[in-house]
Amino acid sequence: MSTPDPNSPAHTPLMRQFFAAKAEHPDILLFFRMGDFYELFYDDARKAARLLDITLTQRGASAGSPIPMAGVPVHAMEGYLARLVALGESVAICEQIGDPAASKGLVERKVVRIVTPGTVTDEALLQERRDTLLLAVSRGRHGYGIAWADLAGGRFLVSEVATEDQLTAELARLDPAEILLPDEDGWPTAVTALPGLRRRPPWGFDADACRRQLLRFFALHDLTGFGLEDKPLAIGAAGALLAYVEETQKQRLPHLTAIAFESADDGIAINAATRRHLELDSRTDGRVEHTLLGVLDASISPMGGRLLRRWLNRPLRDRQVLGERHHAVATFIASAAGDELRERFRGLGDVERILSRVALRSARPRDLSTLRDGLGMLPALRAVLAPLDSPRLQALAAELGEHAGHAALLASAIIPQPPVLLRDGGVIAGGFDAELDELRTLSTNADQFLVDLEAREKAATGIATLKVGYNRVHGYFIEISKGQSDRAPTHYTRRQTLTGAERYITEELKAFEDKVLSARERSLAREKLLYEQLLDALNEQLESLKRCAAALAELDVLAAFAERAQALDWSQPELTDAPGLRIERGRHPVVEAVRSEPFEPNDLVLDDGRRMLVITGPNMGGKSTYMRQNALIVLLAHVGSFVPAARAVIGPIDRILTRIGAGDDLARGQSTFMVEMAETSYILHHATANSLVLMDEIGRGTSTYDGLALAEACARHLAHANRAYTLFATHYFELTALAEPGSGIANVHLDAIEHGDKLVFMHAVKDGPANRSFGLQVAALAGLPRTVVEQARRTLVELEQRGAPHAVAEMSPVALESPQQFGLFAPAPSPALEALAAIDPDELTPKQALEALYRLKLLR
Ligand SMILES: Nc1ncnc2c1ncn2[C@@H]1O[C@H](COP(=O)(O)OP(=O)(O)OP(=O)(O)O)[C@@H](O)[C@H]1O
Repeated sequence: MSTPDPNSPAHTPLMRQFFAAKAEHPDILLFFRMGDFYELFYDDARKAARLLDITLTQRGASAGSPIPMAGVPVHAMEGYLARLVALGESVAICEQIGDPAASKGLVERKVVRIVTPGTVTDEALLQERRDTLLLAVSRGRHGYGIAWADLAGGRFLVSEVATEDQLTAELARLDPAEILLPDEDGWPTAVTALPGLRRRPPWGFDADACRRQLLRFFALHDLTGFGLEDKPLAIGAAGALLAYVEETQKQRLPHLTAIAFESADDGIAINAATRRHLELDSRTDGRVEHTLLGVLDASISPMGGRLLRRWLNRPLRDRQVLGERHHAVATFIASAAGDELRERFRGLGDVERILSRVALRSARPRDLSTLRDGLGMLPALRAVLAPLDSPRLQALAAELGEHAGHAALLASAIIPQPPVLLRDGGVIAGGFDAELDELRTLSTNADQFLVDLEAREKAATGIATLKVGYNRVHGYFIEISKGQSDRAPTHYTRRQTLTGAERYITEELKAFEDKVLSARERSLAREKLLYEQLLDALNEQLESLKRCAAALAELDVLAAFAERAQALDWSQPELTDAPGLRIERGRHPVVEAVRSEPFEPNDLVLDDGRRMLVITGPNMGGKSTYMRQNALIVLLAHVGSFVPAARAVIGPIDRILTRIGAGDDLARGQSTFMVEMAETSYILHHATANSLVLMDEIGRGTSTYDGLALAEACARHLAHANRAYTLFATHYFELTALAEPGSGIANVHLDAIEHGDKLVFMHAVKDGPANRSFGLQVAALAGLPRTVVEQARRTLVELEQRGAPHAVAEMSPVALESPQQFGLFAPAPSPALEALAAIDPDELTPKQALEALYRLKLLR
């Protein structure tokens, strides 16, 4: 059943109205308000029924065919929106604009806002401890422009990168909820496969038009203030992003006050694969527990949590900034001020996002009471910080600012615990506004006023039967029986004559009536006005309030670092200009946290004369753990955190690059070996003498000899061409021969000892190569059937007797130096190889080639 022709005049007026709204938003779901429901029709209804598991029904017929329909109740809309947005869907909300009771015929309807995954700002639609980002990418001859905005946090940033790899690295780092791309061909699948992708007209990314757009939005004459004048790609991305935000939000966005340019060179480069391998904030299987973030994030406020995640994903290279962070953490530890701040932060709330809602004028009463409590905390926070001898902490104390005026304003304006919604009033405190107080008094004290008035008038006129009453049509009146009516004072004006009585009104009563009848509505309207004025007052100082929120978040993170350092026995790293890495008694932060037994600490020394460690040892020995712990220690130091080591002295590092198996990209249609080689190739092309490289068992994805040959060649390239600091774990013992004096390569190994049937892993990294592999013992430990292990043992003995593959000791260093000597690794001539040598591929048809392949397999 397809959607009928929307232009058909045969549609009902309601459906014509629906089609008109739908025509403006053809690609997204339309929530069409009908009384207490948002209804979806036709394809939207089918899609929503599937995504939300709601019933698909029919609503009569239009243009001769039934209308598929699904609906969600208005009061439950947020939950449904949250689910749709999490699935990457956008929704246009079409509201009833006119008053259904007052309008004749069809109520007017209009799309009032568009909810998209990357632009949501409602608390209910956001994740507390992670940014929700909208991102746009522009493309030019010299690279890409990237712009991203966090509307809920009021941040807007741009950068430019030269290559596709850098682009994918940035996308992996920022992990946006929604991505805007020019609707053109030629985008790599690494980009087009991402969720939340939205194609936009290519002209929307035009640098000149976008520049004008930015100037208009920020009311500027040029973009030099933002450092963007010579960055057309960044301008194109930022302009396209802004146009989309304006189009969907349909309101002013005063909280986007500036664009910050983020230079890729300021951070330690971490490509997408490395980010995955190191499991910084999510694991390869998508779970978030047992990640570095899981161990590190002890921040209290949601904004602290978000900042910490941002920092962790972008380790910096600026040693001045990092040194100040380390010093601040050390100061917190030494003074216990960190703990005191953390205690106070428990009542802090999400000031950053509240301020965005203040700017967007969607802040709710409880946002304002939370903000009030947060601002009220500032003097105490500053007092805690005042005596501390740390440049960063002093700078943050200054950034917090005073905000005494706003704190006092909110304290006097908002009741201690306001209701969730402003709608029913009761938010503004008594004593804040005389007019509101009077209105409230009027509506609550109306009865008493009437009793008092009646008594007064009785006394004044001496008419005992006089009474004050109210009637819907005529309003308030003073009633006097017919017999007494000639005694009515002259200032009584007759309002109504009944059979036995006369009804009057006085000026006082009329004034009272005017006030009372509308007192409730007017008191509500007054509250709304006062509330708007409060928002105005806060918005006047939005910039400094935002700086205050940012300072609170950073204090929270630094105090969290101090807490972690103390709780986990981490130490302050030293970042130096002298090249090299020296880590004493380093530990893996996540493995240590997960293990119940003690973790064995290990040292690492890399310097100019010792650039590569070839790491050998049994499976399960701890090779991967050792390599990763060193990368994580380096990374933590560049985030500003202390590190899990007794001492860490770290020279300049520009990149961390890893090639670690598992979690391969089968989903993207690449074989394990292809992925391994692609990642290795990236590393060989990008590693510099300041890069830290982890290579875990390179070559294991292919046949032994190919693998060994490749591993050897890669190791040699890394050591001699890249000259990177490299940790190279391998099961190819042949590679231990690389560690010749003067080669810059050293051997280290991990060990295990056999205790009867048991294997005990020592986990200690020692100098020199390992002497055996324990592969079969580990397999037996893993529960491989005994018969299989026995068979393997027999085969092993056979292989060892045949002498293949050659033992390391047999390889001369000369042989290793010259690639053409690689035949040394070759096995004894085999019938298959001989047959292969006899084949001339150019002479074969595809069918013959296939047959030859089958024959070769038989000869193997
Ligand atoms: N230094 C250590 N102290 C204590 N336990 C450790 C240590 N290093 C590793 N382990 C434990 O040993 C397990 C295996 O470590 P890891 O995966 O690093 O071994 P591996 O040598 O890389 O193994 P494979 O060659 O099979 O990949 C870890 O999960 C951890 O529990």
